[in-house]
Amino acid sequence: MDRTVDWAGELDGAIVIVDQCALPGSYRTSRIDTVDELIDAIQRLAVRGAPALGAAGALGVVLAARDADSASARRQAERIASARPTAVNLRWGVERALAALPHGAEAVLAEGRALLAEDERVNRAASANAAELVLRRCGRQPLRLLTHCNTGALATVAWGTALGVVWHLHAEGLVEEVLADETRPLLQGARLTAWELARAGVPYRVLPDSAAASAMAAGLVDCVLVGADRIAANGDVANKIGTYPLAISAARHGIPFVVVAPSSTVDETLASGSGIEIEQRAADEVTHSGGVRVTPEGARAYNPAFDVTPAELVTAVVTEHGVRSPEKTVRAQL
Ligand SMILES: CSC[C@H]1O[C@H](OP(=O)(O)O)[C@H](O)[C@@H]1O
Repeated sequence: MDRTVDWAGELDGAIVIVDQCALPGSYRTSRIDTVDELIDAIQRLAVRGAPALGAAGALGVVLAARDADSASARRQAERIASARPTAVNLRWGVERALAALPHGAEAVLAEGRALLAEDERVNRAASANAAELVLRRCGRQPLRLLTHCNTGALATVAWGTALGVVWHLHAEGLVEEVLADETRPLLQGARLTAWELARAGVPYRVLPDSAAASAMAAGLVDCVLVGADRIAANGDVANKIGTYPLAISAARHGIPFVVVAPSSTVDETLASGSGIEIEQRAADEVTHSGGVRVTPEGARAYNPAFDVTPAELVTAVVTEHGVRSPEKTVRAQL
């Protein structure tokens, strides 16, 4: 079964994305030629996922640098970097490409292409490191893994982070089942993770986010695997809303809670998670489902896109360099 899918690529300096709003119903690519089109795609989550945002940010600078003077390109680049505040990778990708701007548009394009090329290697390594840790920490095989949101090839340039662990373990026949949180309100798990798992031939079930704790209590979960959007220096983790309660439940049930991310997701400038800006999204993502109103007219909503899991609830943060700060990860000793 085909496992990885390119979220995007670069074609003659334009960006080609798989429109993730259309999945799983249709696999549709769209070409992005302007900064405004890219910002719209990022804010609609047509392109999404921290590492994918890093790549999109870098390629966005390619668009900004074409036919523009340096000052204009920098202003456009800042608009891209500010399109979504929580995932550190977006600004990291923009700044990495901007560093090449003094050397001209071709140099910016080369930097964007280099970032794309690195992404798969880095995420394959991070997820391989995490797979080793999961096998060490979980006494049972084959494994039953619980995931949240989408952290597969769609959320990166290729391969994936937490879902990349599933690809490694499935290839060895070590996955009994994946329980994929649907991940309300935008259903990245039900729509995108399920789509990737089906393509890869991995046995899975989708579950309501609110059923995850009961699945752990019923002994159906050996390990929780999640991605990250920003990891603070002390190991606090910002990730899709609903991650924090998963960590609480995992700690309650003595289940490993493993965060998988490239090192570009670590923000060493931030002492702790209290400083992470949490994106607040539109009420209609909660008051409507599939375009149909599910609340009374005039209902208001609280719709943070992310939450912060304190480091003491995290078994391990694993990057391409290995387990990050094992000495600081309290649960690593559990
Ligand atoms: C490896 S993707 C990291 C992260 O990004 C997702 O957020 P979104 O769908 O809003 O872009 C989710 O938090 C994933 O865990």
